[in-house]
Amino acid sequence: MSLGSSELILNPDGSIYHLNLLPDDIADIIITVGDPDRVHEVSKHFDSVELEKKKREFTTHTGILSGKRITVISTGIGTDNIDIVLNELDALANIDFVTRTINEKKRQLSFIRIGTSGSIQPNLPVDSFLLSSSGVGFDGLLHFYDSGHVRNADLESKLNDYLRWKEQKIYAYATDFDGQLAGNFTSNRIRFGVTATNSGFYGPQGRNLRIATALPDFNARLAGFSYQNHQITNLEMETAGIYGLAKLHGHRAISLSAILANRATGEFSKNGQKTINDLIQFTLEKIISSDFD
Ligand SMILES: O=P(O)(O)O[C@H]1O[C@H](CO)[C@@H](O)[C@H]1O
Ligand SMILES: O=c1cc[nH]c(=O)[nH]1
Repeated sequence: MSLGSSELILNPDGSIYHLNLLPDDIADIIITVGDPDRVHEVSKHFDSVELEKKKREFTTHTGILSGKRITVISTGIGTDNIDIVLNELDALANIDFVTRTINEKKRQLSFIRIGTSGSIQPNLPVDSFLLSSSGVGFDGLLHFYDSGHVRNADLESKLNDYLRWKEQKIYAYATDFDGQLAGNFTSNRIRFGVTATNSGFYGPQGRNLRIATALPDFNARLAGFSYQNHQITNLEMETAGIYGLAKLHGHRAISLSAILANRATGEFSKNGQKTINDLIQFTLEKIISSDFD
């Protein structure tokens, strides 16, 4: 079946609608970052850069690092953008743009997010690195997809039973990292944790500047939950959506965070840029020394 022009939307030059990319523009290893300026902070370490494209908040560089072809792309903020980025990257990998049909032979992408995040545990300090073993999404994205088979039903039901936030119409979904991909990124610098992905930075992360939040104990309730000895460690805005959409499309994903805020102690990093740059270097070194490509 051929995909119609309102569903698979291509620009006049044949590129995909929002990302402005052609199928050959992307590598199988894809680093996602939120901030468009962070794309250059990653690609400046490449030995060569073959492609630089940009549209809206989506900046893409593709190049070679130690013989491995890598794409780095900015997603902007939030899982509304993750929906666009993951669907369009999968289309670039697995749909024939000429016949508008799905390729028989599928290409599997490896997504590695390098993001920033706020800790909700006093013992997860600012400037530390975290790898999310699961994401719990409060943003609703996965509820729009037939996604039960890729979600972590046990974590999801235990968390929702514990929170009892149904009255607020808040029902979390849970998704997991790719354990095999994560195996390439272990180190004594890395903490593992469950990451809460929220639909905003202020109210949805329990911040209140001038307007009251509906759930005043939001972060403390999340921090008090534990599942198989794992706590909810940190808050950000993309991971649970990336994990869910990657799995639904048959791709692999992990999410690494530089912890910039500690909401439990009220601290914010004084060396945020250095911590992000250190996480970028750590990630690239792990990609170089791992056996996937
Ligand atoms: O630094 P990035 O990757 O954008 O990640 C975090 O920072 C943004 C909020 O400041 C959100 O996107 C959040 O997930
Ligand atoms: O507190 C924080 C810090 C970075 N990013 C977030 O989403 N929250």
